Amino acid sequence: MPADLSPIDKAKFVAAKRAVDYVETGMKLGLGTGSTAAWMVRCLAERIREEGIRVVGVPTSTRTAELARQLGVPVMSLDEAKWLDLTIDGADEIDAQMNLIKGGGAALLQEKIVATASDQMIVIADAAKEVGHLGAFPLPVEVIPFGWQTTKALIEETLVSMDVLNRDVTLRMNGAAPLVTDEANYILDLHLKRIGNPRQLSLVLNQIPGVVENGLFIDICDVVVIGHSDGRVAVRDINSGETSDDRIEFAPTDNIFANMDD
Ligand SMILES: O=C(CO)[C@H](O)[C@H](O)COP(=O)(O)O
Repeated sequence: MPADLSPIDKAKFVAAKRAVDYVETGMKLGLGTGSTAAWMVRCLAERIREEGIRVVGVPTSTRTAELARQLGVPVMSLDEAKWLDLTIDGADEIDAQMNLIKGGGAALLQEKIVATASDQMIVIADAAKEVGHLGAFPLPVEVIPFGWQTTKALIEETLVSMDVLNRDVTLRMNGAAPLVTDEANYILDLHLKRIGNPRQLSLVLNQIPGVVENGLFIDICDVVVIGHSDGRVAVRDINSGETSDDRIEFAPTDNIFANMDD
């Protein structure tokens, strides 16, 4: 492992490496988006190279599709794959019930469609992503550009009607222009600080015209894999109720870092 890898990247790497152990030959996989998911794609590429496992991935963003192709992970569209065995993705926040906030990387729409079309979703993250309550991380909501300011006002009104105390809503920017998602939409970030009832908020937001999808993932995640910078990995499975802790040793021969171009 290169000496200059940050503690946070070490944590993300070990979570990704453990999650890729769940992959079996012949599987159709959802490939998440973000820095932790990028480690997962690298670990998956290594298993394809070293062990010859045969898998196909459905990427959740153009970024992930590009990385998978560069590393030799076969990809197809969700329409070609139709249904997936397993999705592995990162998250911005994870609560005790394994509800998530996602969309920090602006890919929540494809991520939610792909995860929902999977038999199982594994979330990989560093320990800082585990929270008591969702909401400190701004909740991303994907909206269509047409009338986005009206949609924003409707979201604000809805938050008032739900007695939400902190309700700043900001348009996500990319420099001087609004950030545009892979689906040509905008992202509104809801700065709520604490979300009392994530399930209700998710349902209500998706009723507002102009809202395409929100970043709350409720009852979608099956397994959470939390990595630590010293190599410890904790796994929680919501279906079996099982938890396990172990440690990943870094082999000096690991050539996975050769693929890092960022
Ligand atoms: O939801 C996401 C992208 O839309 C990411 O999974 C989330 O933002 C976590 O990213 P990272 O692994 O870089 O911390």
